[in-house]
Amino acid sequence: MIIAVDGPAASGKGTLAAGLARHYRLPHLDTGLLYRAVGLAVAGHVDTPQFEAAAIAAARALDATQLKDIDALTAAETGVLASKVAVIGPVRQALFDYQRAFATQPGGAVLDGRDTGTRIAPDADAKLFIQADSKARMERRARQLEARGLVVDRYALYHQIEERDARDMANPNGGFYRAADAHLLDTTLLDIEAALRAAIAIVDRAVASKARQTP
Ligand SMILES: Nc1ncnc2c1ncn2[C@@H]1O[C@H](COP(=O)(O)OP(=O)(O)OP(=O)(O)O)[C@@H](O)[C@H]1O
Ligand SMILES: Nc1ccn([C@@H]2O[C@H](COP(=O)(O)O)[C@@H](O)[C@H]2O)c(=O)n1
Repeated sequence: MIIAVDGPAASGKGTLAAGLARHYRLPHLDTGLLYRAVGLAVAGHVDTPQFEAAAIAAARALDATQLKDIDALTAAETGVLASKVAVIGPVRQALFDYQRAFATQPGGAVLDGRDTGTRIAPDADAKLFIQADSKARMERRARQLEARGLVVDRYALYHQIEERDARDMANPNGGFYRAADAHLLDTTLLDIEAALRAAIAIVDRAVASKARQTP
């Protein structure tokens, strides 16, 4: 079974994807980490003429050891770098094969990201699009960063999230929209447990409905 979980920044898609992976005993890939690792690798080239070529080379050379420094990868600034490399077509192409292989491994997988239901696994058995309003997303991200001992400027963080969403939505190479067959789950008013219960119910229904349609 393939489950694709899409949605904007800090909507909670990673948390839900990890919960679904535990529930269904499937491996999980946070696809944003790949873009974040490429962004980190080329941080020194931002705003230089070498940026694009360096990002393409970094995406082609990416290996699993670069996905380990979770604090650096999940920093807010790394999210901004990730969204800058994510607009480069050959970067997306270089990361596609890794994600597609993960999605189609025997036994299935859960993937979360911006384009998993639209581009990486359009054939997923269940697709969720996680939404939450911008203020709730900012507050969740702020608490996540504060839990690490960081001082957060909520006003700046709110604008950073909005800016990243805008860049992602305008990405011509993206696919950052809700797939026609994705189930919308708005978690603005749901805590993590309630959101996970709702997500499991959606997946169970999607899988049962697919089984009924399969002769
Ligand atoms: N329903 C929820 N209620 C409250 N907090 C939540 C909820 N879902 C997730 N969170 C918290 O919000 C923060 C962001 O969640 P998460 O990392 O899952 O989002 P994301 O969409 O994967 O973010 P991004 O892709 O931008 O990294 C985490 O600290 C998580 O524990
Ligand atoms: N499938 C994906 C996943 C991510 N991106 C880009 O990376 C940025 C960071 O992603 P997070 O999910 O970790 O917040 C995101 O803003 C996108 O620009 C992507 O393009 N495709």
